[in-house]
Amino acid sequence: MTRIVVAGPRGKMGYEAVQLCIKEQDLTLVAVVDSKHDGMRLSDFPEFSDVDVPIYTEMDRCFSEQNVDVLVDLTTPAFGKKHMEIAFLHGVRPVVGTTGFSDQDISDLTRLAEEKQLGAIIAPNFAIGAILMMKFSQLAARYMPDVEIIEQHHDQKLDAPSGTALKTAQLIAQERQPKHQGHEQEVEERAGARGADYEGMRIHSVRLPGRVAHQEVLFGGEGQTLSIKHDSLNRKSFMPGVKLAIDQVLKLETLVYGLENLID
Ligand SMILES: NC(=O)C1=CN([C@@H]2O[C@H](COP(=O)(O)OP(=O)(O)OC[C@H]3O[C@@H](n4cnc5c(N)ncnc54)[C@H](O)[C@@H]3O)[C@@H](O)[C@H]2O)C=CC1
Ligand SMILES: O=C(O)C1=N[C@H](C(=O)O)C[C@H](O)C1
Repeated sequence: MTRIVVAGPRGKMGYEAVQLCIKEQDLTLVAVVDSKHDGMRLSDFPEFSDVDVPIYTEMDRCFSEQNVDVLVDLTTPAFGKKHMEIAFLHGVRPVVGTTGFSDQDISDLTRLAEEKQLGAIIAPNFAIGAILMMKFSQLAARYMPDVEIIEQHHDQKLDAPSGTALKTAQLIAQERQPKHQGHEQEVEERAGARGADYEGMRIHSVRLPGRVAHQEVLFGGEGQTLSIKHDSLNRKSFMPGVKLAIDQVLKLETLVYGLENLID
């Protein structure tokens, strides 16, 4: 039985993660960490009426008082790193879907995981289809190095570009040399018109009500184009990946950044 704490249980992803813990027979939810409601029970909220676990607002105290194997963090970019550091201090393995980590954050946390010899997973996207979209894009870039990424999300998202878009760009950059794209004398008549720059690749972020999580990777070559597209239509699409990460993190002694590293 793997003992889980979910941080961010009343959020869109956190809600699904709590349901996952109830559904899976080898997971047990022991507590949740929320931004408020310290001392209440999750079952005090109608949508969780059958989930009787304590709510903590201080992660440190939660881990001092409860026996926990894995932290599932689905909060906000401002807290992801801090929560992982607290988990490491208590010997708890973090599975983190929260986005907004910088390259420096990833290397700091990798060092910490190695010092503690604790497994940890940061997964910018838990959906298997999104992982495949990233892997296919990495392969395509070897042959078609002109590429632009268009990601679309709901308008409550805090970070841009998305964690998935940044991870995709990073994987593609492993396959191609930095390359200026577009005309050399191109002028942006409005700042941002050409999107964010990642080694010459352009990333465009759309934020609209009604969207969930979508990304298209566009490749262009002489007389041809290639589009690789993934859509998450609801947040249940992420949960098999969360379960995979929980199972795998127990076997790791280092930090893995991206679920593509855990599937063949
Ligand atoms: N890796 C993946 O596959 C996915 C990752 N995400 C990421 O997961 C995160 C959460 O996304 P959503 O659920 O859509 O956001 P949301 O805004 O619906 O939920 C975030 C929750 O975190 C809580 N929270 C904020 N600060 C906290 C703190 N210090 N301690 C505990 N809880 C805190 C908020 O009260 C809120 O309930 C975002 O960073 C998002 O980019 C979202 C979808 C998929
Ligand atoms: O905030 C979201 O919703 C999502 N965030 C992740 C990201 O930043 O890539 C994963 C998915 O796209 C949904």
